[in-house]
Amino acid sequence: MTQSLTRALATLGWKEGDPGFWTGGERPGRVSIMHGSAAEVIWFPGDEEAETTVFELRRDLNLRPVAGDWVAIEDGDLTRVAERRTTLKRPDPNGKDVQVMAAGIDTVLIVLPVDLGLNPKNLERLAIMAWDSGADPLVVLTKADAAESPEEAVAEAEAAAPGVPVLLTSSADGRGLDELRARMGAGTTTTMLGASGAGKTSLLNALEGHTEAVAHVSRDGQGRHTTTTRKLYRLASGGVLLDLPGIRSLDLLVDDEALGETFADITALAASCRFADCSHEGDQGCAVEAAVAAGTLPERRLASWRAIRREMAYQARRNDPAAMAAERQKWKQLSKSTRKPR
Ligand SMILES: Nc1nc2c(ncn2[C@@H]2O[C@H](COP(=O)(O)OP(=O)(O)OP(=O)(O)O)[C@@H](O)[C@H]2O)c(=O)[nH]1
Ligand SMILES: [Zn+2]
Repeated sequence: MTQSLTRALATLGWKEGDPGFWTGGERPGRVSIMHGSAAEVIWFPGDEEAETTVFELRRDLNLRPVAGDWVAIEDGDLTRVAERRTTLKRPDPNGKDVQVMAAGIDTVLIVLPVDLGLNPKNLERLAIMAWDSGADPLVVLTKADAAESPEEAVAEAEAAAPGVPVLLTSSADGRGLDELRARMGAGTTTTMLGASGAGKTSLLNALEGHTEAVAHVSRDGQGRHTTTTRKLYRLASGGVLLDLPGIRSLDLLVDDEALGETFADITALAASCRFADCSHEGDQGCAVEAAVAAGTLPERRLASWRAIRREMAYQARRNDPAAMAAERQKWKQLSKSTRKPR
């Protein structure tokens, strides 16, 4: 690879030392946004000038590309999607499949407003989604200028997501933005998770020093502005930001490992439970419940953990017809036994 191509690719989030996935006559590029069955790609026909082209997808493509995917272009065609390092996903609306929303992300910003106080439940759920993607989560608290007690919000965030760095920011007075820029340098790809109104667009504008909206906005049914397109921004700090639409449904699609990482405090306590498969719900010798009783673990933490466990179990069943059938059978048995005459 030539030096100028290495430099050019770095502006798309390419890291020096990453293996090249394109060969021979292929040229490298990155998907900035999908338009139905077409991919908008920023790519390098030569070694320096980037070009943006919309490619219709070939039927024999190895993978259906998503925003953030690295792709190879050859003879005016998108010919290959590179292997993915990280994938941000959620359950498909049909409940059966996984929908990959974006790929190749290094850092997931969990964007939460603190003007009205922190919502730790949202933080826990978004943190699980972030861990599950394979990327590193970073909590970005927004609207610190309008918060009554921003330090309290930081402490609450640190308690809700142990081991995840927490950054206090304000797009209005600029605090925290330099630290955030420092984490979004050349060779990094970042995305933001957060509800509509969390302050994502304002944050991006403030980071880039714009005053007008950089994201495409449109109005939803209530006349509010919502970000509706996915875009790949090349930041002044050198990195890339993939702007995904607000995560409105906080549906989970995660594994036990991601849950364990988000609830590191409970995971550590669980090692001392008498039974390895302790459900921390009235089991004998449960160290987690003992910690709640002793006041060393907030009760709300265990309640969140249980709620997320239940939802994971529900989604696992929904995606698995055999488990669904077994569950129905169990209920049938149960209703039979209660109807048994004495
Ligand atoms: N006081 C204060 N208000 C802010 C700050 N950042 C954003 N806001 C306000 O919060 C509201 C929502 O901000 P947006 O940046 O549009 O939120 P968003 O997350 O991009 O929302 P969607 O585009 O719907 O996903 C706007 O009215 C902003 O003016 C901040 O740092 N301080
Ligand atoms: Zn236990």
